[in-house]
Amino acid sequence: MDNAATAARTAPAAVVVGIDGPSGTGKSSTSRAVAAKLGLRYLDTGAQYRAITWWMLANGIDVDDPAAVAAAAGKPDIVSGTDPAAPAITVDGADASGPIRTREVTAAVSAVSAVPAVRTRLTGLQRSIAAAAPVGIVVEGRDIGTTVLPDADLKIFLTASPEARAARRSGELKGKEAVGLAATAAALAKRDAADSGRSTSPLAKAADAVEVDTTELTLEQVIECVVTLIEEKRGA
Ligand SMILES: Nc1ncnc2c1ncn2[C@@H]1O[C@H](COP(=O)(O)OP(=O)(O)OP(=O)(O)O)[C@@H](O)[C@H]1O
Ligand SMILES: Nc1ccn([C@@H]2O[C@H](COP(=O)(O)O)[C@@H](O)[C@H]2O)c(=O)n1
Repeated sequence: MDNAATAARTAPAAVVVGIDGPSGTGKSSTSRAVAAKLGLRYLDTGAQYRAITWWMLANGIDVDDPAAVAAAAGKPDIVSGTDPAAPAITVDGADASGPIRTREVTAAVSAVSAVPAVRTRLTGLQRSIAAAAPVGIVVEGRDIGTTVLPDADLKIFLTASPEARAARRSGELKGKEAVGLAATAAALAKRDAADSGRSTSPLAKAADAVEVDTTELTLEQVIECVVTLIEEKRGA
């Protein structure tokens, strides 16, 4: 048997995994860790929606005007890295990983991501990134299982109680800015309502997704659970 044939027999099959769920359920932390453990690529689609939102704000586009957002949707050049050890995102060649996490962007992102022209653009980008990952990829977002990758090998929908999600986010913000638990919970609920209520590919669980309630699980337990689901799928 030649080397290529041996490699084909021993390398694990490429696997495409979609992880969706509301804010603060642990999608990013889990997806990154799982991809790193299994040697897969990783794509944070939320970062792409944040990047286009940041560009709109920086360029004076009224994010509450869907026609203005749609007209500008094709302009920024958004490039996402897929290394789980160092997720990267650039807009027009500049590192955007810091600016996309501001409160201003978080407050505006649901309005921008509800515009169909924005979704069409980013869905195309996400599909081409996934198709270019021969080893397989973990893609996380809100509509991966329902719209972006409906043929994914495995779809997971993470949930957690609103209280657990708010507590996780408050813990994250401690020391950075004084945001109380109630305000954090209200902001999460507002964003989830907007993301679930939009007409184009809303946040939703795909019919064939495995739901994992992370409320009572540590992050390590969630990671282990997802790794097991992927290994089962690969073995099937
Ligand atoms: N099972 C868990 N137990 C405790 N903390 C967790 C758990 N999962 C994630 N976290 C923590 O909760 C915070 C939010 O997690 P993460 O950013 O992964 O969520 P997310 O679903 O990607 O959120 P968003 O959609 O808003 O980006 C992080 O600080 C993370 O370390
Ligand atoms: N597939 C996706 C992913 C994200 N969004 C929108 O982006 C926002 C930010 O996402 P984070 O995961 O970084 O918090 C999110 O609230 C959605 O509005 C999306 O629409 N589809």
